[in-house]
Amino acid sequence: MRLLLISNPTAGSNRAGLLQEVIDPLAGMFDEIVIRQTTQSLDALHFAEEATDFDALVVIGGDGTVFEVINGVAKLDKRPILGIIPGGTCNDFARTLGLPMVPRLAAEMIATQQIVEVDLGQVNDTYFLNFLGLGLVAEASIGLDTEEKARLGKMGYYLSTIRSSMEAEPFSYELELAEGQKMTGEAVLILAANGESLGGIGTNLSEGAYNDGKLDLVIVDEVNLTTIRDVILQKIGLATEPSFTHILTSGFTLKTDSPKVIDTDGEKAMHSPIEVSVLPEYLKMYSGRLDTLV
Ligand SMILES: Nc1ncnc2c1ncn2[C@@H]1O[C@H](COP(=O)(O)OP(=O)(O)OP(=O)(O)O)[C@@H](O)[C@H]1O
Repeated sequence: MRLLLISNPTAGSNRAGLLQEVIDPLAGMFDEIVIRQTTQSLDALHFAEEATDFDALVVIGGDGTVFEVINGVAKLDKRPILGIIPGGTCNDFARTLGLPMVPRLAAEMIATQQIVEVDLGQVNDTYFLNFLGLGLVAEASIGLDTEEKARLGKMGYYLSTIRSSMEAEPFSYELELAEGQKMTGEAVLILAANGESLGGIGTNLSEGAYNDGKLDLVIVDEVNLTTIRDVILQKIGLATEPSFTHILTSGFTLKTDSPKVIDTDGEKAMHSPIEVSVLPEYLKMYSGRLDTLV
């Protein structure tokens, strides 16, 4: 078995010595390990595009590096099995996969070779693993400067979300689901989630969301105390009829009154209108979830 290890040395919690710590557990499982360190943005994307001769690809980095890797790998006919060693601030998809947040322990888990099939989201010609969002989500991370992110970590996202919530401007949308339903209205946030964690916290959307062939589409028309109460009640399993709309869908087209920034896994490179679909069980990934252990 050949392993390509891609490491972003500038990601949040990456540090000297970490590479050696994670290689030790992986060395027992693979005959050959090739290490490639990123030196700039998009290196991970290009390394992943060239990974066709590898059986596995493990990425050490945060959600931004993982996003580049899945966009590189998605276009390959023969895709390596993917593993994530959490090296960022939120590490959302590593959480969905039940991987330990301690890099050495995540490497040990990957070395047990527990594999799950994972859906991949596609929007226009870009892929996303965790979520796609517009409105509040995109604005929350735009409102966060690098210094705040470094200093406050996850807390920075929450502060920024609160800041943006208070200024949330509703926008008009037209949605057409793959299942045929059409919806129009005003929203402050539209989110399509594949993973089960957002900004480092569990969303409590449908169980097994990452391989059900569907996205959890959430539409929030306004942020008020009722919405916040319902999010909390949902989280502790008490909400029945939340004040936001939650639909399972295998894809949709979305138009807005004016072009809105689209956030894919934390990266903002496109605007609405968009066409979104799900590639069911498209990627094989190393998992640490108890429900997938044999
Ligand atoms: N050597 C490098 N120098 C500067 N930037 C890099 C380098 N390698 C990768 N990058 C860029 O750094 C960005 C941020 O990396 P990443 O998201 O992995 O870490 P993070 O920001 O700490 O984590 P998170 O996204 O979970 O907050 C990536 O989008 C990538 O393009």
